[in-house]
Amino acid sequence: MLGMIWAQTRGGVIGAGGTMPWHLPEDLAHFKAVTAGHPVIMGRATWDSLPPRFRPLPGRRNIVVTRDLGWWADGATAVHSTSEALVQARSSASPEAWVTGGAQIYSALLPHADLCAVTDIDVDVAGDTLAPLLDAQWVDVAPAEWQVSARSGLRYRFRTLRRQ
Ligand SMILES: Nc1nc(N)c2c(n1)CN(C(=O)COc1ccccc1N1CCC(C(=O)O)CC1)C2
Repeated sequence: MLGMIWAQTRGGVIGAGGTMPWHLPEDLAHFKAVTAGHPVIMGRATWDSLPPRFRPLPGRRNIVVTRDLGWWADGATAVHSTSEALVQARSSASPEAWVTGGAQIYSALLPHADLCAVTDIDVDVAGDTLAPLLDAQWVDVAPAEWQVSARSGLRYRFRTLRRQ
């Protein structure tokens, strides 16, 4: 099973200048719970966007896609195509793997994805990076209730979508 996980604003923004212009601890806990114990596939820019103390993401095989054949980082498995990333993910013990960004990697792997875990944040933020557009074959597996973050006051909800 290949999943893709991201957090987006009302306008589908997932990033602005290489980071996410909000701080929603409940989403970070959700991200950690969903991906814990599974390989994660991310682009090099997303790797760079992780706070250094969280790199590599603990307890997960960190597969990093980069065109730079010389790129290397402690705790990362460097691969040079999304196809190679899938091969590495499938060679791990876990039956599922999660794509954690960014936009180019989501787009390249969307055709292979079985599940999308989308956090909707009820905020409008200008950003330069958008979430992949899910067409009508993607349907919510269950109703997602809006919640209000105790810490940030932001309204958010956790959605899970499958291809029909
Ligand atoms: N829904 C959804 N989808 C995504 N793809 C991602 C997210 N939310 C959030 N993301 C981030 O990079 C942002 O994270 C962080 C940002 C600032 C401080 C800590 C963190 N994190 C704390 C928990 C760490 C862990 O998981 O151990 C990871 C880093 C990717």
